[in-house]
Amino acid sequence: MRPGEKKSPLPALNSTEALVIATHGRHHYVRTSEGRILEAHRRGKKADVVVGDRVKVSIAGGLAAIEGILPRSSLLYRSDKWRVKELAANIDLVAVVFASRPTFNPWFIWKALLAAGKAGIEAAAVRNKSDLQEGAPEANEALSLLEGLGVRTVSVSARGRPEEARGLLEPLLRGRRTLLVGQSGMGKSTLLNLLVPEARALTREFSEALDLGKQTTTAARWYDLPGGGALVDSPGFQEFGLEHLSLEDVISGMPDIAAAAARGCRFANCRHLSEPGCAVKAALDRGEISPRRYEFYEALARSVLSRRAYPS
Ligand SMILES: Nc1nc2c(ncn2[C@@H]2O[C@H](COP(=O)(O)OP(=O)(O)OP(=O)(O)O)[C@@H](O)[C@H]2O)c(=O)[nH]1
Ligand SMILES: [Zn+2]
Repeated sequence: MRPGEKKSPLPALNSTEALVIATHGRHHYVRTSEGRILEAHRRGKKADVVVGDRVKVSIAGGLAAIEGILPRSSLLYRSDKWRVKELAANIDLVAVVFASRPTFNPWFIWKALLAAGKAGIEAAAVRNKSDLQEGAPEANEALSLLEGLGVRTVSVSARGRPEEARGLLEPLLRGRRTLLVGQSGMGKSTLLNLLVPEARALTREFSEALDLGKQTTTAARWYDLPGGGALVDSPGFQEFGLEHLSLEDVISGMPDIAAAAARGCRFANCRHLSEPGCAVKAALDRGEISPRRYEFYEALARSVLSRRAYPS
């Protein structure tokens, strides 16, 4: 798969199959191949079903039992020191939303890119609130850095110029299953409501059905896009734990570091930290790598190395 190339659509569901369109803890909602929406429980009380999963179901008394999970085309997850948490399945684009205010954290964006890369999913960056002057230079700089890394970017004002935003986003999202991620306040819900007109009503319906009360943002949900494809909103992605990445994953997920490393360091097993004759450090000294990107690399690399029982 080359970046920009769209994956072929998943095969249609047959009569005993369904799509998981909402999850909240162990509560699930599925949509059957005929379009019925049903509450569903996982057989055997397993906690392995995530939004976007295509599942085998048996239906009795208006309730669905999830018997099994169909093979996934992708699986995104995060991990911390204690556990791995699967968050969304069958996604083919991760769209990271950021804005100048509230202040965004570039590490959040870069971690999202690494998590997507590890899962073999393409990533794009959506810079929102382009109408704001405050913090605009930093947001523009972040955007051009991302473009330099080969990431597809779009700059919009979801609230200020909604029609233009829709026009810019639709070609990127059409026909794709996109996971929206972003720090709080960047405008994810505004974008979702702009692109999926009935999102507000659906969200309310789910939270009533799941009895979520005010904590609507704790459930992961799937929304069909009017022009084909879907948007997935998952609050679980507020923090990207990357404990499942190896040093090789970190390097290969950072095109700027990987390109410099490919020129060859003095030591074949160079970790690009403090070894002499390091091509990455040389590129940093020449100003070819952003110091902030190197700082990010260094922090991740040190965290990977500190978890190894026997550093090599
Ligand atoms: N100026 C400006 N404000 C915007 C824009 N888009 C969204 N906002 C505002 O930013 C605030 C946060 O937007 P939300 O859509 O709720 O952000 P969110 O990312 O869903 O935030 P959480 O619900 O905390 O995850 C709201 O007050 C929006 O009206 C924009 O393009 N320009
Ligand atoms: Zn090196």
